[in-house]
Amino acid sequence: MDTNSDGAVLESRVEAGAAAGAGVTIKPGAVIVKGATITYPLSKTPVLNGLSMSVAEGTIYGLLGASGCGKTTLLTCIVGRRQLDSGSVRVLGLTPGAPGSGLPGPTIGYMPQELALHGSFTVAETYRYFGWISGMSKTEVQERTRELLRLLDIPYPNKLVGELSGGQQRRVSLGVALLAKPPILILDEPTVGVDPTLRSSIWDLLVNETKMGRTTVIITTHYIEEARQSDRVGLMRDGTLLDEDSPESLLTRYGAETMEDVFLKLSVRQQRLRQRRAGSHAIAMVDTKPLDDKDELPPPAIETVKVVDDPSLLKSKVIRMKSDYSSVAPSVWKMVVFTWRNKTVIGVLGVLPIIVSLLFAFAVGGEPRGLHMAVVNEDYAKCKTLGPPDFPADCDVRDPLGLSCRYLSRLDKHMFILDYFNDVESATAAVRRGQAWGALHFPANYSRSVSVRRKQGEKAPDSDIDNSEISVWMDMSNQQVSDTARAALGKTALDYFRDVQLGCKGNPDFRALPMQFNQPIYGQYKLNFPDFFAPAIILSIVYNVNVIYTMAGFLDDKKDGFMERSISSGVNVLEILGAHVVVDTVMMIFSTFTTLTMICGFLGFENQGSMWTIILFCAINGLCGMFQGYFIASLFNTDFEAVFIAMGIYFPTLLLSGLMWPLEGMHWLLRSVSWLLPLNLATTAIRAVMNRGWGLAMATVVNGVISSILWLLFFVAITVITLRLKKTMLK
Ligand SMILES: Nc1ncnc2c1ncn2[C@@H]1O[C@H](COP(=O)(O)OP(=O)(O)OP(=O)(O)O)[C@@H](O)[C@H]1O
Repeated sequence: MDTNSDGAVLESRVEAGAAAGAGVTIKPGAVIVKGATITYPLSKTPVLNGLSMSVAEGTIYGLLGASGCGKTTLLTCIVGRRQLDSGSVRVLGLTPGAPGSGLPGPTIGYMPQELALHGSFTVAETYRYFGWISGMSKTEVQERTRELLRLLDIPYPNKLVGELSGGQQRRVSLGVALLAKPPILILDEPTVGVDPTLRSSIWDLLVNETKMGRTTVIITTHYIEEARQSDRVGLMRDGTLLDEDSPESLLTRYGAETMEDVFLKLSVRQQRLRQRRAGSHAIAMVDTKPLDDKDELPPPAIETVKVVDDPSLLKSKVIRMKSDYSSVAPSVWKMVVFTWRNKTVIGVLGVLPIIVSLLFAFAVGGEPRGLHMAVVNEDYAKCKTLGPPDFPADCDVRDPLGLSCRYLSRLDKHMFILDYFNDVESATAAVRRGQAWGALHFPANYSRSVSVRRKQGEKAPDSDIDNSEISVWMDMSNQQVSDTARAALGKTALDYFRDVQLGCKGNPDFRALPMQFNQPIYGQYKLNFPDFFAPAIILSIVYNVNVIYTMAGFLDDKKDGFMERSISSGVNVLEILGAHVVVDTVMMIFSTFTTLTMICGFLGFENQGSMWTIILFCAINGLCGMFQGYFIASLFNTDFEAVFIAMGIYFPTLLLSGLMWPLEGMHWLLRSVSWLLPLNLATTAIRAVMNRGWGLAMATVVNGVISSILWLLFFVAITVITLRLKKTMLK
């Protein structure tokens, strides 16, 4: 007996009617729901509140109710996509989801409310895919497709679903439900948005399907009157079934002319009963047409059909998947078709690494060029026109002239543009106005003072020591530019001094800087930011391109309930994930190959290590990126949420993984935790491979491999756990 009071009244009436009635036909229930209760998380009231219903085999059951009363929720429980909090559902005698129930799977043909088709499949491909995952052979699918196209009046088997009209798309969707000739059809508003002629032909089709007693249909509809063609109608409100009976009997018992009236009367009665129980005198929301009979029950149903929960009487059989049947092959085929149809995406995937590599090579890390320097040369006025004069034959007899000019001529012509000024004030003013990055001043008698300093060393008078210095005022507002310029000016000073020593036959190794920098152990002294950055760029491209690609692909598969429908048709969510991994791995290899060819081949960035070690890092981190994408897509349903989360992960990873700036320059607190990030140890390791030529014998490289593998395992685990927990990623 139903525990819900509204429902209890109804059940007792059915039993009474059945007991009283002679000539009652006993029919086995194909779908039996008892006391179904379900409350969504965060919701205070149950969506299904002890609902019971029974659907006789070989009949059409019209489930009617206002929007939001819980019809779809009930249907998802019947198809095995959602579990009840309490109560039971039995389909052909078995609980959905139980082993051997064929649910989710081919026992039920389910047409969800949303389209749940993929726009980049043709109609024929759509049927091929759903037929294949239902275990149909290719020939069976072809024959059935021909039949359905005729029945549903779909003239374009080779047109993309996305290019069909709304009504045509809904017919294709109905065809998917009918495809494998399931014993049970569950159709959630199949006639919505369909014109009256077509609506009537859909009903004709359903009546025909059930006529032979081989198919049972549960259908929801907003067009209450069309449900008169059902064998039995269930009227639902606020998660309970108000009444269920044949349409004729309902109309007679409630003295109504239309099904709408019946529904209205039942709604008013339910509302009043509740108010009476709560002692409230508030006006009922639906109380537009008061009942004449003071809420008395209508006469009991004269049952001509009694639905019994006895599976042994059923003619229909559960359709079970063969135990060795796997949906990986159709899922992979589907992914290949999706990917192939999305040629723009393939193009972007191929071109993106090339564009990023080229931009990186030509836009990042190059030496700044064309830096204006304001020069005041009081030492040698002819410098600008004549260039530096030759050294005298003997510097002990005659001092060399125009040493300032010798210094200026050694400055890198690409890096510096020299603008001459008459005095220091106007030169520094040019720096202040942003017209030059620095000002250089050579005092009068500069060359002579340099000679005095050379010859007399520490005995040189203070005035000559002061006069032998080049004064520099820099704009240090841009660290990269200013530091590079400063380093270039300093290095030129050292080289120039050596040049003066040579010209005057002095000791060229007499240096201003008492320090000897030997041949570097790794790398080169020439400032080379791109070589520092290149390994990080490779990992970053391989990782992030795959995050975005797989995330978008998985979300696309989930779009409009397509993945949900695949799962309802019997595909395991892990088989879907497996198919994505297979196809996306090919794309990952493609993008990795392009990236490495560009950076290490075409653009010729330094690689001292083994290419195989680099490929190993790219493969593990590419897979890691792929699974991060699947994880985000399995958590969220909309592109909007997923893109924001992906961005939220991308920026901290970029800043904290040592991709852009050495970890040694990071705040100690961040540095102590940043090694936990996915790309951190991997970046350090691949940098050691490329810039130092280290291999797997070195701890830094091994740590990078271990960290990448652990991150990969972590993302695989949380993706699988999320998919299993969410199971079907219901909305
Ligand atoms: N995933 C969910 N989480 C929380 N509440 C939900 C969820 N899905 C549905 N609901 C709520 O449960 C109630 C019943 O929804 P359901 O989709 O079953 O109604 P319905 O009768 O099919 O409506 P319609 O005819 O408009 O499709 C609604 O109030 C809805 O907001």
